[in-house]
Amino acid sequence: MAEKSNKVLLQVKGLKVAYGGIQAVKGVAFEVHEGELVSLIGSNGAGKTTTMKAVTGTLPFNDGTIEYLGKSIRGRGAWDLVRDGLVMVPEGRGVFARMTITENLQMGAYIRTDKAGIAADIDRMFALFPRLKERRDQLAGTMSGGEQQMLAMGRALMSQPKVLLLDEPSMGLSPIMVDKIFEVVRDVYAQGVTILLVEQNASRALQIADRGYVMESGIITMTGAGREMLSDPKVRAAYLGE
Ligand SMILES: Nc1ncnc2c1ncn2[C@@H]1O[C@H](COP(=O)(O)OP(=O)(O)OP(=O)(O)O)[C@@H](O)[C@H]1O
Repeated sequence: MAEKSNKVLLQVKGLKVAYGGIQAVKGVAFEVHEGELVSLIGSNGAGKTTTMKAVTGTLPFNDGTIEYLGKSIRGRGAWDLVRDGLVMVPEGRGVFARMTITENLQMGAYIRTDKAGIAADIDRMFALFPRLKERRDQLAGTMSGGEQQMLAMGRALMSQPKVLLLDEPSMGLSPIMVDKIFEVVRDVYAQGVTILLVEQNASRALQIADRGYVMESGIITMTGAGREMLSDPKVRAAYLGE
């Protein structure tokens, strides 16, 4: 599939990240264009989460460049990038367990001051995630893993992201919940949000992606259109169990 737009929102070149003496990311390059859904797949320990942390300003990087909206993110904190629309839903979700669903959604809008807009967006989240609406006054910590994933996505969307980074949203969920989460990712994408999706579920992630990247042992080893990669024998052998 052709790139959605010529406007590059996120550009990573020669990225290297180390933990102490161990190089986890060894020179990674990728880009995300406006309106695209890009999937980054790869097995355990490939360096996907490390890459996401560097991109969102939560982990320092040793070498390379990361540009968001045409400007280097080096030295910028994670909050500053969130304010500029670069928002991650981390692996493990991180909802505020002792707050209700509605309160969690309100927290997601903490950078905004438009009260009417925030209320309208909470309604929009309830339309997107009817399950959250049903349980709006329930404490987030008492919800199932899939419900918490929905809440984490809803909370991130409340900040009106330009680029939404999702780190393994399907991890640990039942097959039905995985279906639901991928459906929601598609809906959010259809609404025009640019998405970078990190997944071990390669088949599902490539099915919905405009483009994909495969990461192995800290480097990008393959890239292409999502559906073409799905039918690539090398991808099928390594990631789809064939
Ligand atoms: N805080 C840390 N300290 C030391 N090593 C780390 C740390 N976090 C990750 N690593 C190592 O860096 C490498 C890449 O890990 P990372 O979490 O980025 O992989 P991943 O592709 O996201 O894997 P997974 O799909 O299992 O989450 C792994 O070898 C991991 O053990």
